[in-house]
This record gives sequence, C-alpha cells and structure tokens, in this order.
Amino acid sequence: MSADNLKAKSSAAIQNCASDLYDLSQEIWKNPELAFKEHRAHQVLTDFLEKQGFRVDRHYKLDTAFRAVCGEEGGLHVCVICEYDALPGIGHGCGHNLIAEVGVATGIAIKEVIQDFQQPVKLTVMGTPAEEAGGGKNFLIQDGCFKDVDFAMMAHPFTYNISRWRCLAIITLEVTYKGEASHPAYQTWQGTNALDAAVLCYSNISVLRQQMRPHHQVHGIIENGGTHPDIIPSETTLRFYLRAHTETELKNLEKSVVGCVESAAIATGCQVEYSFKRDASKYSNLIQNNTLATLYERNAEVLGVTNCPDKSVTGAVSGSTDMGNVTHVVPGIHPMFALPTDASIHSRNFTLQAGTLESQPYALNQAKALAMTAIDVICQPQLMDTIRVEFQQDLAND
Ligand SMILES: NCCCC[C@H](NC(=O)CCN)C(=O)O
Repeated sequence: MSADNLKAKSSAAIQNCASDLYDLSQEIWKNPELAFKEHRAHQVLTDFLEKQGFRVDRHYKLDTAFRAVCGEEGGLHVCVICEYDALPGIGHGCGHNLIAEVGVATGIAIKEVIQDFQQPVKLTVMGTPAEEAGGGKNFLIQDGCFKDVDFAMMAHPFTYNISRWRCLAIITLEVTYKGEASHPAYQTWQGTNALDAAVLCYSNISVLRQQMRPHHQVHGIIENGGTHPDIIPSETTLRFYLRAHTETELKNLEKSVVGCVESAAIATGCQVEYSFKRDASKYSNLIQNNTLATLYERNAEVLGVTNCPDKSVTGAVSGSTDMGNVTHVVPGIHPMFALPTDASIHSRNFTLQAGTLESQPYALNQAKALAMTAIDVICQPQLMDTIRVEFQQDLAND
C-alpha cells in the first residue's frame, strides 16, 4: 500500500472513532485531576486503549502512568505521548484532556495500518502524569522507559498553530526567611520582619528582570506571608520558577537570583534558606527534531493546519515542558495547535474551550498529522538516519 493510502486509512480510523474520542476527552475534562493523582484519567484511558486492542500495562512505573503497546519488535519503535493532569483551581486550562485524546487517536491511527508496513513496527502510547508539576516523564526516563524508542511525538493545544514552539529549561527555587515575631504596634524593634524580607526579595527580582537576557524569565509567588496583621511575621516562604534557553544559561540566571535572595536577608536581618530543586521538576529545553517537524508541517498543511504567519508569535520562546527532557533522550516533536480562541493557556476561558465540541476537529487533525508523520518515517526508514544525526547535532549544540 502506498504511503498516501496508508495515511488515508489511518485518518479514516480516527474519524470512525470521533464520537468515542470526544466522550473520552469529556470524561477527563469534566473530572480534572492534579499531578500524580490522575486516577480516573488513567482508568478511562487504559480501558479505552485495551478495548482498541492494545496490550496495556496499567500503573506502569508510576501509579498514574501507563504503557499501551501494539505491533512487533525488530523494526522502528514509535512512541506517542499522552498527558492528562489538570491545574489547581482552573481544571483543564492547559487542555491536557485534548493532549490525551490526540495521543490515543494517533495510536489508533497508526495501529490501523501497522500490519500494512513492509517491516515490523512497534507502537507505544505512553501515559505520562504530572506535566504541570512534578515531571512524570522524568521518572519514566530515569526508569529507562524510552531506551528502545526511536522517536516520540505529542501535540499541545494553544492559541496559535506553532509547529516548532521553542520552550525553555526550568528550575524551581524555594526560599524561606526566618525572623522574629513581635507586636507591630508595641515593641516593634524586638521583631525581625520576615515578610519585609520576602517583599524585598520579590522586588529585587522584579528589578533584576529589566537586566535579564531575552528569554530569561523569573516569576513567583509568596506562598506564606505571615499569619496575622498584628504579629510581625517570623517566617515567610516564596517559590519561583527560573527559565532560560539552556541548562547552562539557567545556571547563570541562578547566580543573579541568589544575589536578590541573599541581599533581602541582609537588609532585614533575617536568616534565609533557599534551594534550587534539582529533581524531576527540573525540565530541559525542548529540542524539536528538524526532519520530524518538517514532515509534520507538510502533513498538517495537507489537513489545512497552517502555521501562524506572524513571526513575532512563532519566534516567541516561552513556557516549559517535561517533553523537553524526552527530546534530550530521543528525537521528538511537540507542535502547538490552535483552538478557535484568543484565550491564553492556564486561563478559565481556555479551560472552557478545551471542553467544547467545536475544538474536536482541531484535536483530531493533530492526531491525523502525527500519524501521517510516523507513516512517512516508517515508509522511508532511511529518514531515521537523518533524524538520528540531527538529534546528536542538536544535543552537541545545546
Ligand atoms: N516544574 C514546573 C513545570 C511548569 C510547566 C508549565 N508548562 C506549561 O505551562 C506548558 C504545557 N503544559 C509551565 O511552563 O509553566
């Protein structure tokens, strides 16, 4: 069968399941679950994939991770990634219900044609928890789950179509100031105000922002600012995210931020403890493989998905994802696809849009484009050599 016929057959498989896929997505959207607690999503996704004939490993390495496999060993191993965690307070404001749906739909589409290829193909749909906080993919990477994968793909809903979204390496900084409680209207001089230290720290970082390099970002919150207006706060805590193009740049940014943190302690006489979380919550920048991205762009274009023409939008670099870490261990792509909305991700309006029937064709198109991209590579296995060379070059230049 020609690649074009395989693509048509795979797309038809998605279209045939469109109504069930919408129900699946709705089930996740209506029941938002936070990082590592995505029990219901795990259940419905694994049940769905099992019904579709996948060999499913539930609770794969992590309680709410899964692996659903079809095909055979001995040839290419394609991995399609699902995310399904929600955000505190605003539900699926990042549209991960659609990411999960796209992952499953892509899996169905590739499975439909898996026996039609000239060589064996193995397909894994990988369920990865806790993208928004915690970095589920990093635990799976550490456990060797991507070791025999040739390439990995997923797609993320957004406000624009951006095939090669560049996202940043990120690290979390936690800061605690300790002072001395006292009455703020009586013996004020006996107090040491930890809230003043927190406010100064926050302001120092705001001032630093003007001097930061483009694409360096620091933003955060005061998590605990004290307990009562008439007690000088003796302890406060802050949490910041620091982002930069690469891990090396992130290190430089860390140094500047440490100056802001420590100077606030000196100015107020507080003690300070701080730590950069060098654990699974630390995400690498995203490397979009050129060959995979080019194939995806061509396929998406055929389906009427055109990349946003505004270079100021497509050239923007922002946000972070643990898919970044995946693209440092295997070649991958992570296109952003537009829903019909102006709303920003992580907003209530985006939550609403991610649950509409109106958004469905946009999600299903992505699944078709990802499956078509995999079909291109499987039908021209020599492309894999180029993909591997690019991958090594990208890592070396990172
Ligand atoms: N450890 C912090 C992770 C933050 C990840 C988050 N990701 C997104 O918003 C994009 C995709 N969901 C972020 O960039 O803030």
